[in-house]
Amino acid sequence: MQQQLFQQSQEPWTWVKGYLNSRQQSLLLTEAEAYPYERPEVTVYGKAHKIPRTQIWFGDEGVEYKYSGLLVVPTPWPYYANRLRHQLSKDFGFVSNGVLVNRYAGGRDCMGWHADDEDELVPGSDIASVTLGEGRDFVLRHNDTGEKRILHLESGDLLLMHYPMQQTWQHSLPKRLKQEGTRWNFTFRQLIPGFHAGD
Ligand SMILES: O=C(O)CCC(=O)C(=O)O
Ligand SMILES: [Fe+2]
Repeated sequence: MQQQLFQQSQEPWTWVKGYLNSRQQSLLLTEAEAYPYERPEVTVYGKAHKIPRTQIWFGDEGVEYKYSGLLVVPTPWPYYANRLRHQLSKDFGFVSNGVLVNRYAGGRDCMGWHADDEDELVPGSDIASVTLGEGRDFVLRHNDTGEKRILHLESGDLLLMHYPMQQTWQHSLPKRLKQEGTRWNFTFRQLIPGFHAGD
C-alpha cells in the first residue's frame, strides 16, 4: 500500500494520507451509509439545540460515552468498523474500545472548537480519526500560542492524535458552504469501561 507519512517531530499528531485503499473505503462507506444515525439535542449556555451533524457511538459492552450531559449507550460494532479497529491495532498498536462516527451531510454540517478530553477517556491514550467521502478542512489551534494549522483531510486519510495533543490543541471542522458532498469521520477512542456506571 502506498502511504505518505507526514510527521513533524514537534507536533503531537501523525497524518497518514491514503491509509485506506479504495476498496477498503468503499466497503466501509457502504456500511456507513446504512448506520442508524441520530441528531442529539445538547444544551449550551442553557439553550437546547440539535447538533449540526448526525452521529452514532459504537463500542464494546459497557463502554458508555457522555456527550454534553447525555449518556450514550454503545451500539454493537458493525463488521467493517470493527475490522478497521483491528487494522489500527495491528498497524500501530493502537487499542480502542469505541468509535464515534460523525456524518456531515454537506458543508453546512460542522463541529465547533473543542478538545477530546473527557474524563472517561483512558489517561494518556491516543485517538485515531479516519475520514471517508468528501474532503474537508480540519483546523487545529494551539491553546497557548493561538497558532492555527489546517489539514485538508481526504477520503481514506488517518489522523493519529497522540497524547497530549488534547491538552495542548483544540480542533474544529468549520462550515464550508460551497461544499455539498457527505463526509464521514470515525474517531476511535479508548474509554474506561463502566466509568458512568451508577450515574
Ligand atoms: O470530523 C472530524 O474530523 C472531527 C471529529 C471530532 O473532532 C470528534 O468526533 O471529536
Ligand atoms: Fe474531536
